[in-house]
Amino acid sequence: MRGAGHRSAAAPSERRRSGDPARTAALAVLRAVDDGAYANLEMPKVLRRHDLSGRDAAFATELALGTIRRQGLYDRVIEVGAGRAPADIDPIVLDILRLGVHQLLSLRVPTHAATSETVALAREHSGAGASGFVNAVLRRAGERDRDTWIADLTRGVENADDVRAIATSHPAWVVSALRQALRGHEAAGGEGQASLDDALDALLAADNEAPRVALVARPGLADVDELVEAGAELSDLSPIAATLPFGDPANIPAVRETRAAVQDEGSQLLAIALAEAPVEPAKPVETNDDAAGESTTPIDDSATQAEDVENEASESDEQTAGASASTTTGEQWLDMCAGPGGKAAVLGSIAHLRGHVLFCNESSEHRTELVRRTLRALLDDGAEIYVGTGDGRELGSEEPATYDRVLLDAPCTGLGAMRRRPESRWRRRPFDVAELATLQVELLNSALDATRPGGIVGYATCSPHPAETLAVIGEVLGARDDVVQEDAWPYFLDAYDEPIERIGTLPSVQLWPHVHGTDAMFFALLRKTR
Ligand SMILES: C[S@@+](CC[C@H](N)C(=O)[O-])C[C@H]1O[C@@H](n2cnc3c(N)ncnc32)[C@H](O)[C@@H]1O
Repeated sequence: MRGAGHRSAAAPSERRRSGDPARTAALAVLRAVDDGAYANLEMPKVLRRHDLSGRDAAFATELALGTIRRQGLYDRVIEVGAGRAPADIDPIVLDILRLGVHQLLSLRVPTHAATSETVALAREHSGAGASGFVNAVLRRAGERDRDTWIADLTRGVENADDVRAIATSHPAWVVSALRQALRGHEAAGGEGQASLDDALDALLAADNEAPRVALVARPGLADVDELVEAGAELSDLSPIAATLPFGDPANIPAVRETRAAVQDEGSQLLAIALAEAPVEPAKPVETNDDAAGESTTPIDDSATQAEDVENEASESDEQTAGASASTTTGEQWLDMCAGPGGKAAVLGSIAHLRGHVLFCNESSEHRTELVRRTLRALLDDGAEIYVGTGDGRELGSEEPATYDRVLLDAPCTGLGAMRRRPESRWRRRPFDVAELATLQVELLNSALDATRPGGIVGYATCSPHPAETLAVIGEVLGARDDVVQEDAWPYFLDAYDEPIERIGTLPSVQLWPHVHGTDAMFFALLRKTR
């Protein structure tokens, strides 16, 4: 009879006939991402489908998301090992190889297990021929550790940022954009700060780390103590956050009931900042009886309000109209690009506590539906929130000078959220920046037109790219004489009510993954003067 020792001497391809569940799940995520899915949305679905939890789920997640993050480096290793370009390898076999290389170079999976399990996956999904090929490539890949591969692959590359791009698995244009961003927001080189090169290295490294799971306790619906009792830890950064060291957030009742949710602390901070910045009192406006006065909806109107709100929201998809449901008693807040509703939920919670009204607009029907789902607990609680679908660029002319506070969390490249959206670095193209900047300027002008004199607009992006942040603000301010930019710093306070440090160049705010542990969120505060 053969003992264990004999079995381990056998070729990996002779051991297992099919992939194990965690690796099979990780492969399913990679395949879905190849077909256009977002990894962070696909991952939980795949884990549920494969009935994975605990350590298996954590391993599958690290395998899939870590592989996607470092895919640029792994493809270079695979090219050497296979003797052909990744584009010439069957896509499913390429994904299997990427998973194998990730285990060999970045995880503490023993070489024999990484190889044999990956070969088994190849046999199951692509047949015996592919499994031999995978075995051969992984043997080459496993001959060196990651640092040695990087040294070999970058030998002769002269430009230091090209070396960084290979070593940290970022497209070269992204490395250069992040360098520009750090420089533009004065996030390096100043007194007591790291050099620009060191800051760039820290930022690129942070992009490759799995972000901590931050939860938000939506004000008035949940509080952080409830999350701590469920296993989370208090956040130092956001007064409404707790971080979850392990476990599935979906198992927390407050999360299941949408009273709490997973949300980056940076997103929480900027929604709070918009809610905290003062608006100037509105000047009395002459209205005729047919205008806002007659169609007002008192804030505390009736117990069946939530139902009414939901009905009204679904009936008025095309209008988003503030004017049609305006109120004279509270402020009117607008979230102009609300999908899927994370910041709207924080804003809506605060507005609800203070007796204000929130209007949520989103251009995509599907994402409008996500906003409604995100806001479910608030709507059930009777919050006066209206949700509709429309192009934010039209709101300024459709509803001029209507809102007291407007959040424009603009569509952007997402270059500041690459930890969370691992595939985005491979999907974005340099020309996206200019296209999005044009849209951002149009949306910001519309947001300002929709804001009443004395009211404020918070312009936010989850990209630090200067073209999407400082340049957008500069272009809009340069073309208008009815807007001023105000200092946003006083509204960025941590969980101890202390000013958050190293937040960019006055008067705007720029958060960073390597400094604050948040996405690289940008926020500028603009006031309508007349
Ligand atoms: C950065 S996301 C907003 C994230 C959201 N604030 C949250 O915290 O969940 C930008 C959103 O703007 C939407 N969008 C894109 N173009 C738009 C437009 N012209 N008008 C309104 N929304 C738009 C996108 O569909 C996307 O949902």
